[in-house]
Amino acid sequence: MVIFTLLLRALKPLSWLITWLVETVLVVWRLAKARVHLIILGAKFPGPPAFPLFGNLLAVFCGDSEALTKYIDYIWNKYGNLHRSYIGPVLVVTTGRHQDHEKLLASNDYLNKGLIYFFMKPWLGDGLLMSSGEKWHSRRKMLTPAFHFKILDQFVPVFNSNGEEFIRQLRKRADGRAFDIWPLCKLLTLDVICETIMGVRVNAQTISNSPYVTAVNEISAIIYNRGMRPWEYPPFIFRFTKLGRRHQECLDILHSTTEKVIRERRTELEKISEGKTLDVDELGRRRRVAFLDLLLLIARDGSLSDADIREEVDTFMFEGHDTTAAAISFTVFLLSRHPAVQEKVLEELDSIFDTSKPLDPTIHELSELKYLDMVIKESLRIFPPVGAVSRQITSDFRLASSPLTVPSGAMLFLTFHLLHRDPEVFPEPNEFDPQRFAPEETVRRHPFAYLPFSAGSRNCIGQRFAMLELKSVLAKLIWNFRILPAPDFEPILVWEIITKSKNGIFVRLEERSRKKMG
Ligand code: HEM
Repeated sequence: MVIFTLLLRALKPLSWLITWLVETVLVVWRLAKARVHLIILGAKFPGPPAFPLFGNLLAVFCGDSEALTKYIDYIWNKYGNLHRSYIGPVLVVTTGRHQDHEKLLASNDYLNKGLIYFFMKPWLGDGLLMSSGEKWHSRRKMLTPAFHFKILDQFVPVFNSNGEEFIRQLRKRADGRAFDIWPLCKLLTLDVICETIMGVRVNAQTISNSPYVTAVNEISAIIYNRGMRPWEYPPFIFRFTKLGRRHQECLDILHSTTEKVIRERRTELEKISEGKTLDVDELGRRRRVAFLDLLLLIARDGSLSDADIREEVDTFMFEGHDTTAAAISFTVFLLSRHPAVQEKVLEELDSIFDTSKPLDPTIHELSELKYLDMVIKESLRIFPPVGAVSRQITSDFRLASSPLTVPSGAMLFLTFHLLHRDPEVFPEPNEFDPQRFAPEETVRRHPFAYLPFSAGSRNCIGQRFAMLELKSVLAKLIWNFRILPAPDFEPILVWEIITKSKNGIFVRLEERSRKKMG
């Protein structure tokens, strides 16, 4: 018996070793099997040759955003609107076909964002854009009422008043000479988003050296540049690089500002007596409710911590200003080339508004601007500010447009840019023609053929907000100015976090003589 016990004791470490070895072999076997599965299925897609480990990184990442965009264009032209590439070892399948967009976006099984969003995490945390699973689901449910008609109605005066400042800024440049309107659009949309989301006026259009404004503008560029430098991907390396240090400085400014605003807003809210609603004149100076107020109200029952509130505020700040700035500036560019479309918008404005008064539209009047709506939609088709979205494929996904399957572990890119330029759906896709969005044309099209705000349960929560802001600003612009093309200007499109023009958006403005106000 003693000998038997001793033998058992002697064998125990050995049995652990054997168990450990078997488990390791099993894990490696499963990983290898998944990898082989991924490579075999990936190889069925057309795409450029890829190097082991680096994939197509060398071609994609060794240049600036223009070089990256040219490479993407090259792949699209050569391999069509369904192809594959490799970012390092990660298989990326890209589709621009509406059948695939529909199948993926209509499904609730593929809601997790692609790895590419990882670089935004330090700023946005696990806010609505980045989160997944139950957290995303409950937040989305919680935040949807913040974009209810009654709340948007209160935001319209914010769009209008900041739009007026925009017109004042533009008036200084309306001397017939070409200028870049993009930076002005960015400052305008930053003013709008700070006031609607945080309830704070930063006056970015008039005070251009605010540290917060500078940090917001800089961090998107830093996030993008990091994406172009694979050696700076690991956080423990990135923090010691020049870019990483500036990233940290921006984060400190952004997070501390949001935290300060949250504290101040909470103190104001605490002053409001119990049982009273926020849309009455209870906030002292401010009558308008901000998105943050709604979060603070929700937080009263303990369902949101301060950190949760901060990540949502930061997310909405990020999502809600560069996108709208791109949309405004590209629409202005297209209008500069299409004087007849401008005149048609002006006719519509004249038919609704009193031409002797400054333009100060209500939410109802904005919804009456049907032709302007078509113009904006056509602009978002040609230049979708979010050119693509990506999803992490967690179980094999059989495409709808072809018999091919995107394997588990791959990243699937749905490219709205390709989708919107499908000549079978949009004949002469590069031509600007707002008539494509006449109601009778829209009903004839596949519902997933046009998706500037994405679709399905992870679509843009700020879509109606964005359309109202765009309408308010563009209506004011056309009401006040004739937009003329800048000689010899052609935008150089680049796919950064949003779709941008590398060389800005140059136009000329001429003040309309019949109106001098608003
Ligand atoms: C023209 C302007 C805009 C465009 C083209 C646009 C487009 C999009 C797209 C395509 C998505 C899906 C992203 C993805 O799946 O990864 C999205 C998501 C989102 N957008 Fe927008 N957006 C715009 C304006 C806004 C505004 C003004 C706000 C807020 C005020 C906003 C807030 C968000 C948020 C929070 C999400 C994440 C939703 C979720 O995952 O549940 N967006 N947007």
